Amino acid sequence: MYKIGLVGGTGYTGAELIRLLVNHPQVKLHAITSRSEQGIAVADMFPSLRGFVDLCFTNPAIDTLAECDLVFFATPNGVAMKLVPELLREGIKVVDLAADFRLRDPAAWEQWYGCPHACPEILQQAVYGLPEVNRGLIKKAQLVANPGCYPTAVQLGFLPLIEQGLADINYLIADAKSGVSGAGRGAKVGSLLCEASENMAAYGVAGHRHLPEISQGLQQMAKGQPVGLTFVPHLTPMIRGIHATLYTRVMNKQIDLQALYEQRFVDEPFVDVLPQGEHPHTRSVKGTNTCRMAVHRPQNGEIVVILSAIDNLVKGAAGQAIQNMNIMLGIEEAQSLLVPGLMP
Ligand SMILES: NC(=O)C1=CN([C@@H]2O[C@H](COP(=O)(O)OP(=O)(O)OC[C@H]3O[C@@H](n4cnc5c(N)ncnc54)[C@H](OP(=O)(O)O)[C@@H]3O)[C@@H](O)[C@H]2O)C=CC1
Ligand SMILES: CC(=O)N[C@@H](CCC(=O)OP(=O)(O)O)C(=O)O
Repeated sequence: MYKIGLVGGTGYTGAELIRLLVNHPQVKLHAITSRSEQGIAVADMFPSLRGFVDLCFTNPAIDTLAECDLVFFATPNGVAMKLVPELLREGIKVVDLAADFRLRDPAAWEQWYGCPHACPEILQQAVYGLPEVNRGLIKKAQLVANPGCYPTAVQLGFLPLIEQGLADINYLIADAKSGVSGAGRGAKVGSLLCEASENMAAYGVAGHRHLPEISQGLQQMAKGQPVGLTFVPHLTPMIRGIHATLYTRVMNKQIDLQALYEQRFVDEPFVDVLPQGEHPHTRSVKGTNTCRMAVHRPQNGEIVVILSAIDNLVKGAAGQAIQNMNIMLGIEEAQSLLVPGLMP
């Protein structure tokens, strides 16, 4: 049994990690931290976990975390980078659900996150945890940077086209919609029922911090060529889910896009390409680690439209983090993650 630590167990992604880990046969939660709820039983805070977890929240102390084989950070941006170097020195594996290790360039981190990086020397050893692209590197990694929710939906959607040099990479558009849980569990005016329900709005059009992360990933798929991406996130009145509508020009009009997408993902346990002409619903991936997508070419023209739907808390966060953990620990990749969606 591998011992697992979780820093940030009271947030939405932390709670989702616990939900998915309690029935995992090869790992055991050893420590779940919260600074504000120390001493409180995890199952008292989340009654849905009664009978599954008998731990109490503890302070995020290095000595307890250092007893673990692998530690998840489900903390706000900028927290993990202060604790991770010491854990790595102790030989512990780490999966960070925040953005601390996603951007390879420390100057880009400072520009988008507004503070200097605390351990720029570690950025190069971090592996970006998108298994469909970096599986081999994740297997050998000690530190994995779990992708953001929007970046997961957008990168997977563009992957087959860009990888094959079939997209006009100067003209990539990602119009993405998120549920409110994407903003975390902390109290915020924008997350209030009266503010977030029956309302929809774009935000961050001038520049969202996921823009450099997505661009970095797409550039890697394009074998280092810079890409021109327009990314527009929206907040929608749902609790969970991301729906990304992606547009680009296809460079070869003869290509069978449906076959391209099906073949690229045929061996991927968590990418489901729908039959031609269908549309993925966020409801169909709720509670699952699946990215469900469809590829369309309206009127057989040169513009391709890819639809990509995930659950922001699962494939967009906790589920993908566990997928990465399984790969890092040599456990079957889909262990404890192959579940059908919640209906309704
Ligand atoms: N929500 C989503 O859909 C997604 C979120 N993410 C990322 O995952 C991370 C967690 O997100 P989410 O669960 O939504 O966040 P929440 O705000 O819901 O929870 C944050 C957790 O971190 C703990 N925490 C806060 N500050 C510190 C600190 N300084 N030291 C230690 N623990 C701290 C909090 O507990 P306490 O304060 O009691 O210690 C709490 O348990 C974020 O970086 C987020 O950007 C990534 C993809 C999707
Ligand atoms: C709806 C909403 O507010 N979503 C968040 C993104 C959540 C996420 O994935 O953020 P990290 O990159 O920090 O991990 C946002 O736009 O800031």
